[in-house]
Amino acid sequence: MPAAARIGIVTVSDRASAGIYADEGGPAIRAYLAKVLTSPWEAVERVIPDDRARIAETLIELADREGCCLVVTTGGTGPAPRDVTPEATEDVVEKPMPGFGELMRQVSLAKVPTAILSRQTAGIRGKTLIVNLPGRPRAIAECLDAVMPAIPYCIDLIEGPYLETDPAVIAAFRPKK
Ligand SMILES: Nc1ncnc2c1ncn2[C@@H]1O[C@H](COP(=O)(O)OP(=O)(O)OP(=O)(O)O)[C@@H](O)[C@H]1O
Ligand SMILES: Nc1nc2c(c(=O)[nH]1)N[C@H]1C(S)=C(S)[C@@H](COP(=O)(O)O)O[C@H]1N2
Repeated sequence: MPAAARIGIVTVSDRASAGIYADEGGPAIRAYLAKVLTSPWEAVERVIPDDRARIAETLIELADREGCCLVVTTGGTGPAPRDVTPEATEDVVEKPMPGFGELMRQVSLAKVPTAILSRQTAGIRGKTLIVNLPGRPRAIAECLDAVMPAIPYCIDLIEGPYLETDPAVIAAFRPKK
């Protein structure tokens, strides 16, 4: 049995982190991954305010110390003054992966005209892929359905664990060698 892959789930929300409303985003990401992944994994969860330094520190902690192969964030990707998740992500990644944001905005546009307001991005820090999702809980499946097929192979390429998915839910695409 391979060691469980560790996956970071970071809710970036002033109000959820202050307990003003219950966090729905983190649990929605966890439920999504539980439905999709068939190989062993465990979640490392954080709920933090929209603070650039705090977000960057959390991403570094999950990547470097907690050993997460994937970190998914939700919230703080829009144009409001406190929305700084993409900036914090760019602060900590070595390789930006702009295709993730491009694809997620494209599929989201079929759902909401305000999809273009999300500056969501992604990137690689060491052996960790970091992916931003918008804050609205319904955006989570809308976005992950689009990028999930490419995530296991991306993690192979950064020498992370071999993630397997249920093909009836999401078929992971790995090009033939
Ligand atoms: N973690 C969450 N749980 C439940 N609902 C959320 C969450 N994050 C965002 N939302 C909902 O989606 C909307 C847009 O999310 P956004 O990230 O822009 O939050 P916001 O308006 O900046 O406020 P906050 O940072 O306090 O969540 C929020 O106004 C809220 O209704
Ligand atoms: N798939 C999807 N993408 C979406 C949305 C959504 O409901 N579904 N909401 C949009 C809206 S209204 C905003 S303001 C931006 C930024 O959201 P955030 O600041 O909560 O991250 O994401 C956009 N992207």
